[in-house]
Amino acid sequence: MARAVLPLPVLPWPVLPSAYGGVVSSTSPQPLLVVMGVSGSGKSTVGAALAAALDVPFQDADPLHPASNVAKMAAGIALTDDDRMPWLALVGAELSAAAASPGGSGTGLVMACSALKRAYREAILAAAPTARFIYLEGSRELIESRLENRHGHFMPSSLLGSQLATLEPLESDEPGITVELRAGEPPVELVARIVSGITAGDAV
Ligand SMILES: Nc1ncnc2c1ncn2[C@@H]1O[C@H](COP(=O)(O)OP(=O)(O)OP(=O)(O)O)[C@@H](O)[C@H]1O
Ligand SMILES: O=C(O)[C@H](O)[C@@H](O)[C@H](O)[C@H](O)CO
Repeated sequence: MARAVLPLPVLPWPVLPSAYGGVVSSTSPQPLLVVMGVSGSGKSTVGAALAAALDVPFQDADPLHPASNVAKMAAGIALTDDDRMPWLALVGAELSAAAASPGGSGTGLVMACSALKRAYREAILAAAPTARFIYLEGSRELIESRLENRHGHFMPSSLLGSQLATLEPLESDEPGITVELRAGEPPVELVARIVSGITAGDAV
């Protein structure tokens, strides 16, 4: 599988790792990151922890879905491009509003958003050109086991197959990094790897 390698200049803000949990971004612009991957890859869990580590706001893209999309997914029906595009426009608008670029508030943002296809990521980048992707890549077995142990979420594990079929992994010419999920690795350690991957500008 292609692994995306982030060229050093792409994430311009210097991140100074101190004690874990105290990663500080020393200068603007603030990071604008999209944690992406299939359902169950850990976007919400890891995204929230990453945002805390980088001291920027976190937003989950799920509440931006219209009720009709949530109803479809809850019924075990996969979304189509037409279902996702208006939602991706909202995701892009939120990122744009948090960007340091003209018109943005400059707060930075970590957004958890599946962004399964390259065209979806391009739609996000059209709205927020400085956004960068953190792709959580894991085996079907690992993600399936996490979904089966997750309770109280509208997304059924039965949709994992269509999520994987739809997924176009982040490619090397896209802005961001690929992070391999490891069974048994606590989120805090995964976040530390992501921070060091961002700093090193490499796949982790
Ligand atoms: N590193 C980890 N180790 C163990 N469990 C994890 C890890 N990361 C996430 N999980 C668990 O895996 C499940 C899926 O994680 P999460 O809900 O964050 O995924 P998601 O990609 O946001 O899914 P969705 O797109 O369906 O909302 C959750 O039960 C979460 O607690
Ligand atoms: O693109 C999609 O199919 C959706 O974004 C899904 O990924 C869900 O939103 C998510 O899995 C539920 O949390």
